[in-house]
Amino acid sequence: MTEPLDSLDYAKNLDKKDTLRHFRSEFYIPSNTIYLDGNSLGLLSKRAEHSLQEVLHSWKTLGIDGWTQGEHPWYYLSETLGEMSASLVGAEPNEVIVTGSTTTNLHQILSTFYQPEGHKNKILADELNFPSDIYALKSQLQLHGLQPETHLVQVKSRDGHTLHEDDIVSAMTEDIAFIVLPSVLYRSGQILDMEYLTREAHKRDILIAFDLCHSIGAVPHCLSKWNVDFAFWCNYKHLNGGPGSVASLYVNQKHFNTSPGLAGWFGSDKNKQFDMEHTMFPASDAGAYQIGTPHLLSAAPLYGSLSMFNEAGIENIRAKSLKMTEYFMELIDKQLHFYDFQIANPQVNEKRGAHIYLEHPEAARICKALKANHVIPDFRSPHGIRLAPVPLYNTYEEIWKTVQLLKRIMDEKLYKKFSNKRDVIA
Ligand SMILES: Cc1ncc(COP(=O)(O)O)c(C=O)c1O
Ligand SMILES: Nc1c(O)cccc1C(=O)C[C@H](N)C(=O)O
Repeated sequence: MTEPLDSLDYAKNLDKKDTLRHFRSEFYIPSNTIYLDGNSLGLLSKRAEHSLQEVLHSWKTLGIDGWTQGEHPWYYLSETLGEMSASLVGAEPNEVIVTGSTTTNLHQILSTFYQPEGHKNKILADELNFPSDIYALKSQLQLHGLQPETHLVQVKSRDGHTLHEDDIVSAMTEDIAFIVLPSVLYRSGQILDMEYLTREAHKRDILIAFDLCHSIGAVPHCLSKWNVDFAFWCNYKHLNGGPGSVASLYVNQKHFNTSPGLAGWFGSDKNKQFDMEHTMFPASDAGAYQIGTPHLLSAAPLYGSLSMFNEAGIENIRAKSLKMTEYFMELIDKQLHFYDFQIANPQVNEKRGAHIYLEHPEAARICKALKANHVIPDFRSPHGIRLAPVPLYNTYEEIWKTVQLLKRIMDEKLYKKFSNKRDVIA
């Protein structure tokens, strides 16, 4: 390419060469908008809309027989969606089940597999994880009669943005029974080395679970190969399953046949469930950790969405994502260096997740100015702007336009029209 990197033609050329570009037309993009918030809530695709309509159609035309008939028989949908997700996490098809929410799945994992014994009774986490996970960990400790102040160990960040894997390993002391960590940090987007952390945890006889909310559908995983014990994630961000979409749970097959800590009839062996006995016969795979009737209308969009991911290929998605975030950072370096922005996400490919995290003292109102000009980021306290270019529906041209807008917001001080405080939903 002969055009300078910060020219519009350069961006257009990148789009022309993009082999995933045809997927954009499958999405509903809010009109006149550059949507860079797919890491909070992904956009609706036509395929997701269609699979939701198919499930509604079964209800409309089949009533209760929709459980076993129609396009997506409801009785098996959670398992089918789990199988369709397996390649995204590198798991066996029966190790993944679509069920619950991120937070309830973490509760299920802990209720089932966190078994404090003697002095080996603490949980290890970190101080940068999303609050919901930490709330769940504290409440689980309390259910065991343990104090979060003494029994939840949170690894500290050296710089406020990232974690050192070696600090985490140093915190894997003899009294740790269970570890819960994010795969990708929700603010800085740092990827943790899940394989290394799992190996080190197992050397010390500690079970380990990862929250994949910010890596699922954006970064490939090899959970089985890495021997990860458990993982859980939401499907409403990169996987575009819709607001409140049903979440997912991975249980390594070596842990199958452990009685669910939170039991309910949908965790039953499917052939026994309708025997209506008061003794439960749990499924012999990840399905055992379901609880009640699946929220089918909140699971159905995933069917269409996952079909796109499987068609596009997670390796291709990751390659484009890396290219997009790299281009974003190059433009920021070139065009915004006067304005006190700090790129706070890791810059090397192996450590960089799927979004850019820009810090600025005026971040809250810069976000508001972006939104007023039809670019959708999100703000994370205290000073962060998250910008997520999504491979299946964003373009390089949109990245270029966003950086031009940021430059204009700073040059013309447009952010000063707004207060530097977050909105109710940031
Ligand atoms: C890392 C992480 N964990 C958990 C959650 C929330 O969990 P839930 O889907 O149960 O609301 C989020 C986002 O909402 C998240 O980013
Ligand atoms: N899904 C969200 C939404 O619909 C609105 C606002 C926020 C969210 C989020 O998921 C927040 C997210 N977990 C985060 O990474 O900060």
